[in-house]
Amino acid sequence: MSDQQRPREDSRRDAAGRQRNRGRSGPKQHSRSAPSQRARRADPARLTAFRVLRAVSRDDAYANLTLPAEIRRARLNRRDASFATELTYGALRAQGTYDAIIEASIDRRLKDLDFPVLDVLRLGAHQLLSMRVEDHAAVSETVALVRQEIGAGPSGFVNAVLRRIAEHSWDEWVERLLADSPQDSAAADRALGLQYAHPRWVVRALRQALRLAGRTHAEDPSGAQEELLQMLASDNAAPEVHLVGLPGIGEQRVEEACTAGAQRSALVEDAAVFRGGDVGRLSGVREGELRVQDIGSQWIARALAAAFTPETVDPDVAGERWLDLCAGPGGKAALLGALAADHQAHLVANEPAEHRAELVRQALSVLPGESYQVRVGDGRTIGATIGEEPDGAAEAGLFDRILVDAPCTGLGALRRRPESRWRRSVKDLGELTVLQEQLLDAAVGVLAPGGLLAYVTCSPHPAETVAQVEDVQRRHPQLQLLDAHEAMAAVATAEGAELMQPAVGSPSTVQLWPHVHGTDAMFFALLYRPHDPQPRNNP
Ligand SMILES: C[S@@+](CC[C@H](N)C(=O)[O-])C[C@H]1O[C@@H](n2cnc3c(N)ncnc32)[C@H](O)[C@@H]1O
Repeated sequence: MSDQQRPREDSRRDAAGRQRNRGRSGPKQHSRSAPSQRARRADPARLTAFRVLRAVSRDDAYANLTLPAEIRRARLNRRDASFATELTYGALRAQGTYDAIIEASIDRRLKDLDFPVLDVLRLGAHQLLSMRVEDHAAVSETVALVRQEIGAGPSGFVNAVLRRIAEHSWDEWVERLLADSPQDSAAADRALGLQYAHPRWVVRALRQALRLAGRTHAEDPSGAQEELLQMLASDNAAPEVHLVGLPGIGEQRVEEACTAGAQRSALVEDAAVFRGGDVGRLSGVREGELRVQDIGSQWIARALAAAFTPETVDPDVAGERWLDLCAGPGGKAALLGALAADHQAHLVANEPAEHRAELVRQALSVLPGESYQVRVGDGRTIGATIGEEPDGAAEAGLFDRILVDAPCTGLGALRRRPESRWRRSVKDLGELTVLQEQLLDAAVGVLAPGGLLAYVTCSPHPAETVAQVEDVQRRHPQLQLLDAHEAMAAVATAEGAELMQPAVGSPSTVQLWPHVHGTDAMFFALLYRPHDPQPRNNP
């Protein structure tokens, strides 16, 4: 990875990435243990990273959920926590490239390694190739970790492999790996995949998505390549933390956050960007009136709530029934629900998984109880059951505004979930696109005449985005595709609306990009169901 992408080493760690002045209580700063014993004790930050990697590969855990718990368990200070975070996230993000490097450094197949040994090698490789940790420290500290956590047996092997890895830089390794791979039609994607640590199918999908969104043009191959490189690099950078003050409840908490170091967002109203570390220290966040939410999600929820239909003469949404079909864990539902409550509309938030429905309930708990309902059920069968449910708001069984924030590959949020790019496969894509199709059909089935349907994914993959929209229009020819850029621009600030200008040749759907909008790569399409034509009276 490039120097710019490397983390700044923390000042209380020496150039070896080893904690300085640990145990400040004594007058001298020397450890009382002998060097050999010291070397056997694992550094707590590295141990924390190792525990997270183990949970990810052994239990399919999510690093972004496991890491904070492990940091608390190890009682790491802020600097050690940031070292552990960079080590964990970096090793997971670049896992595919590190695995290729490790495999080229051993005399057996990667799959023949024990998982704990492989995880520790990934951590060592990241320190050696992408962090400002001196080689000898990266090796000795990683070997100490092996001794403590795995046993003395593999420590010699790990030591030897890490020394081999240390013989070359990241760029040199990539060059060596590419020299050994076939020069076929996939060579360009393979090269980018190794250099930017993305699976090849994801590189291919992003290239195609950028082109379909009108961001790159066949006649400008160097511009297209540059745009793709920026997109790939943005997946390897930590996202900014965006905040929103829930409408009617928490707008004033944005100002409060700004006095605590946040900066008001230039892109959307009642929102802020927070670069001050732990958002949990903001009282508005603790009390649920201020939410952490990507600007892209904010734009989308606000755009659906405020969108005009071609037949709208009165933009008043009072009395409307809204549905969030795939609501868990409730991020967009909270903003939609607050907007609904603020404008006397009603929201049904549907989620099939009970534990995620519980998160939706928590997310909505600051809203007036009569303004929403949380429903546990499969969105695909909502049409068959909703009309029979003993609920006033949904009694007609039809909704005026529906959000289908569909389950997807999540390829637009790779920067948030470091391990996810290596977990997903083209096979998942096949299953997810069928589910997306069924959810869209179910949503169309409960869309009131004159109603609006927002189809959203946190993925730019064309099969999950533009292809789904084309297909649903083919299956339901009465649907009209509205200009989603216009709907988004209407709820953005002037600066945000400027960013929303559709690229030349792009469709009426919106594709957001981290390297352009600073948001996740979310997709947003707005569909409209016209009123049924009045039956003609026979003369
Ligand atoms: C992309 S997430 C939604 C994120 C949510 N809108 C938010 O902003 O927090 C997709 C959700 O769809 C749910 N889901 C999966 N299968 C579903 C189905 N058959 N019907 C409805 N929702 C489903 C998942 O459990 C997941 O919570």
